[in-house]
Amino acid sequence: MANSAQTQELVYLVTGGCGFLGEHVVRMLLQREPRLRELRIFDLHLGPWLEELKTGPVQVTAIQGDVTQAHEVAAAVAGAHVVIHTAGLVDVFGKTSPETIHEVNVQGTQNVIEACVQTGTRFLIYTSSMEVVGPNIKGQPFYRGNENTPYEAVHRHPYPCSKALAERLVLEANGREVLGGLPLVTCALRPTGIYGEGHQIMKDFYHQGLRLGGRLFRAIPASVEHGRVYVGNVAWMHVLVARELEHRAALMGGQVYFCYDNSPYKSYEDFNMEFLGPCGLQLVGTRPLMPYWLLVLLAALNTLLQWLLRPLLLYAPLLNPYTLAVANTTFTVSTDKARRHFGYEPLFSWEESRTRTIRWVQTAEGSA
Ligand SMILES: NC(=O)C1=CN([C@@H]2O[C@H](COP(=O)(O)OP(=O)(O)OC[C@H]3O[C@@H](n4cnc5c(N)ncnc54)[C@H](O)[C@@H]3O)[C@@H](O)[C@H]2O)C=CC1
Ligand SMILES: CC(C)CCC[C@@H](C)[C@H]1CC[C@H]2[C@@H]3[C@H](O)CC4=CC(=O)CC[C@]4(C)[C@H]3CC[C@]12C
Repeated sequence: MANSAQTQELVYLVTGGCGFLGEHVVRMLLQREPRLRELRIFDLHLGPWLEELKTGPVQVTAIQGDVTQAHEVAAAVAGAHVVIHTAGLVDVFGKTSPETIHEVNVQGTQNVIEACVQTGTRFLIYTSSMEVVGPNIKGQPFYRGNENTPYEAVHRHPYPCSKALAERLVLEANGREVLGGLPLVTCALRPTGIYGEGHQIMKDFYHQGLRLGGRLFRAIPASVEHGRVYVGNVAWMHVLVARELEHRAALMGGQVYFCYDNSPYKSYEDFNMEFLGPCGLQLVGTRPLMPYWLLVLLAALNTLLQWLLRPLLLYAPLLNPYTLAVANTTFTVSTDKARRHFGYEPLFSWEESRTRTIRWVQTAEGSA
């Protein structure tokens, strides 16, 4: 909790503060930002857990709002020193229309930028994604790349398109004059696939495994590496950036940073088994049980079914051509840019991240 020896003067706003990552950012700020006076949490859906935070030394203000509504965003931003913008529509399954994804992720981000400019907030941190880089539509591997690795970042899917556009808006806004005459300082963090307590897809895989008698069936070759990062370390990186942005504005302003830690490089499924294995699940097969062409066919069939059923119901399975391409393309990062620029070291070791995640899957056992 905040150390009372330091002056508590700062007001932070976290958009999307009730989401999977947002909740970890909120809790991390309360634990590790001693200069915090007020923490505003802005989200479309407020979580009941916010209540327990309101008894601490920091004023916690919950704001139910929509980032697509410029006036709601401006009201929440006014008077904040730092904005951490994590709110977004994370939909790669076709649950929402491309227009809505664009509106929330791109227009919502534009609203946050304009609110900073109009109200005089100087520091903006944007949660971007590895997806702004790749995997691209050609399925080219990105093997242990860094922020400068050349890669043909070409997308068609609405989610990565929206994240790439929003990231560009944030980076281009760096240096804009805000109310009061000082420059806006922005930067973007690009997590790879986040895991940890609250990771809904992990829970879905767990329950699917339970339904299948404790087994999951390998679909992707073990040789395909997929980048993963623990949610606590992603949150920590946001907190550090927010803390350092003022003093290192010239170095950090307008920059992008991959979010990384010491999680091992593995395939998506083998990585999940690090947690699901100790919870009693088994991954069947050392090689994919189905030929890849059949998965491609099933994924295409799912797209067709989604389209046909749309007037009647929402059919949005995990497998579609896009998720298959992402899961089946090597994409891993190896970088130290965050350490060099603002002294980032992962707060949680791989062992601790793993233990915490396993404990969470086990306690989430009953909540199918
Ligand atoms: N989950 C992952 O593996 C990764 C996520 N990201 C990014 O991290 C951010 C957070 O993602 P998650 O926590 O996984 O997603 P999430 O869906 O758990 O959290 C997003 C939050 O944003 C809120 N939100 C959505 N639309 C809103 C609107 N119109 N107005 C206000 N709030 C709204 C939601 O209610 C939710 O609480 C997103 O920007 C996402 O693009 C980036 C890389 C990987
Ligand atoms: C057997 C199937 C083919 C396995 C399907 C797994 C997929 C649902 C997930 C595999 C990779 C995931 C994505 C990846 O971790 C990168 C992401 C970054 C983001 O910014 C948002 C989430 C995601 C797109 C993530 C979504 C689920 C997967 C596609």
